[in-house]
Amino acid sequence: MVSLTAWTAAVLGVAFHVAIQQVEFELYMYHFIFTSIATFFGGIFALVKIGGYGFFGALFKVSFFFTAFNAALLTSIAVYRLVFHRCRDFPGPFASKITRFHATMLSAKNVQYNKELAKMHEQYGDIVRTGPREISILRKSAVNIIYGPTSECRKSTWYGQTGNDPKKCSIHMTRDFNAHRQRKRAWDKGFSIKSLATYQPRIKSKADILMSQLRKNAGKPMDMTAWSMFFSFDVMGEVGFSKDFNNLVSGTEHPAIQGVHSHMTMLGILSMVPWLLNLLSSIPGAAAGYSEFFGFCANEIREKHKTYDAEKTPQDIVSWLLKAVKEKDVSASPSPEALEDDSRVVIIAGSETTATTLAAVLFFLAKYPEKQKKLQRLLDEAMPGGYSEWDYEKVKATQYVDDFISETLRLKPALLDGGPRQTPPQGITVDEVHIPGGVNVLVPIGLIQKDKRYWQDAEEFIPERFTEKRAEMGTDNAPYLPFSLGHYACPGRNLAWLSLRTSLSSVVMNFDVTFAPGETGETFDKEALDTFTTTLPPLQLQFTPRAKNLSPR
Ligand code: HEM
Repeated sequence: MVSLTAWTAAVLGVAFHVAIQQVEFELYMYHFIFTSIATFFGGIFALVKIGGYGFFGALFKVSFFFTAFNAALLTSIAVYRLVFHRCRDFPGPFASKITRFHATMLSAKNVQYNKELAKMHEQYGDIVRTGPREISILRKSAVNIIYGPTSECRKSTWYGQTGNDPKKCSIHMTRDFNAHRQRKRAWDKGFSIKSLATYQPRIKSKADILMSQLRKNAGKPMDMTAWSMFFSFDVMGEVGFSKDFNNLVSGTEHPAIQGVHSHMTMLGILSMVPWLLNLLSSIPGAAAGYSEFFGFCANEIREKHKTYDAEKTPQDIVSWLLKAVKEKDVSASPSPEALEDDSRVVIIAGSETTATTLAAVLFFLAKYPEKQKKLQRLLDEAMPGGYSEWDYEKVKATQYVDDFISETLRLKPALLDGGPRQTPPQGITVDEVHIPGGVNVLVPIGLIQKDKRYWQDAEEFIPERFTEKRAEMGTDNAPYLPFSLGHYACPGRNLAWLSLRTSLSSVVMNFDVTFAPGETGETFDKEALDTFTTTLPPLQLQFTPRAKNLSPR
């Protein structure tokens, strides 16, 4: 009797696996687990009420059935992934071929999955199977095929992590190609040349507050990882919501943002298995750490609804998104939930990335004093009257400012791995290798941008490679995608450039930047955490005012 039950359960387990093979099961994991629990207890209830079993007898029988079912299901999955799967011929760690939890485990070690990825590429080559249907490709030729403007690859299952309903998620998590294209138009208005022109003086005034704080603390060590964050969050509060987060003035993090930061590590680890994050966030209370941030954004949207004036040109990104909603434009966020999620993306995507890049820029200033001097000289030449003559157009025309930022984004991209894409049904071919359809592929940004095969003196900080030495160092042919590329490329990149040019030029026109006593920059350089966006260790720097450039007090 027992063996009949076991065999029935096992056959059902295997049959279930065969039945779901053509389905993107991640999307239904929540339903599957919920149905399993309901069936488990329903089974006990039925055996007691109808089958005449005692409670413990029924519990034993149902548990036995479930164990056999799940053991067969998992064995069938493992065998299939190892022996029959379309990715079976790609090399990679054994455990990765069976389960994506292996990536979670690697990430959980030190939260430096980027380093684990580097080790895997060293061991297995350019094309590595990093999950049952995940493949990481370290080849320049893959960049355009996966991310280029004509790529047929689409957002992968990774983007299902905040929910399955495309009408309720942000643009970043929108996987449907056409829906994404439509929504992008509302975003692009918030980043148009006209909009950027209205943001420029407001960003400068945030840079001025930062300058006053640096001047106030001149000669004392300052944690510039934190201050870069304060600056970037204040900028995004201003241009994202027309709201003052007041981080720069208070010198502390806005409480709504604290919650987000304290959960970044967990997010980085769990997002290796996207359905897991989706599942956990569905549990009431599990996202409590974010409640302040979610509440803040929801509240801001409510306020914006109340004060909306159809006659006025929007003054911030969220107002542009709201305008599309009010005008029932096809580009509008498709539901109130989607608009709220979009507003959260404005803050997270806009602030974390710019902050880590600014901190990295400051690190390179301190590490390479001769490059800092060159930057100061060129800016002094462009604006001989000093900081009081600061002019964005002149900063923009000082090419070395851009080169310095570009080189920083090469060596320390804000997204170390970048976003995975799903191959089209017919698959893709990278050089001689065919990668089947429905596979999640990725070119790790941090690794390809330091790959010696494409970059001369790949580990060296040489801003000149972007202009003076461009031809000599072969920069045109090297893979470079800190903002990603193509259809899903960062829509905020011009805003990021605006913030970075403004802050970098302001700092070097006013101060000489050095490491604080005891700071070598080693930890900052080596111990960044890979939490999708990067989480940086503290960086203690010291700022010495330059004689001729006085910042506002
Ligand atoms: C140095 C600064 C920045 C860097 C390095 C950066 C990088 C990136 C990258 C690599 C992506 C693609 C992510 C993916 O494939 O999943 C992305 C997407 C995005 N970024 Fe940025 N970003 C920066 C600043 C900004 C700013 C200031 C904003 C303004 C709100 C912004 C808004 C977004 C949005 C909304 C997306 C999602 C786009 C989509 O899925 O269509 N980013 N960014």
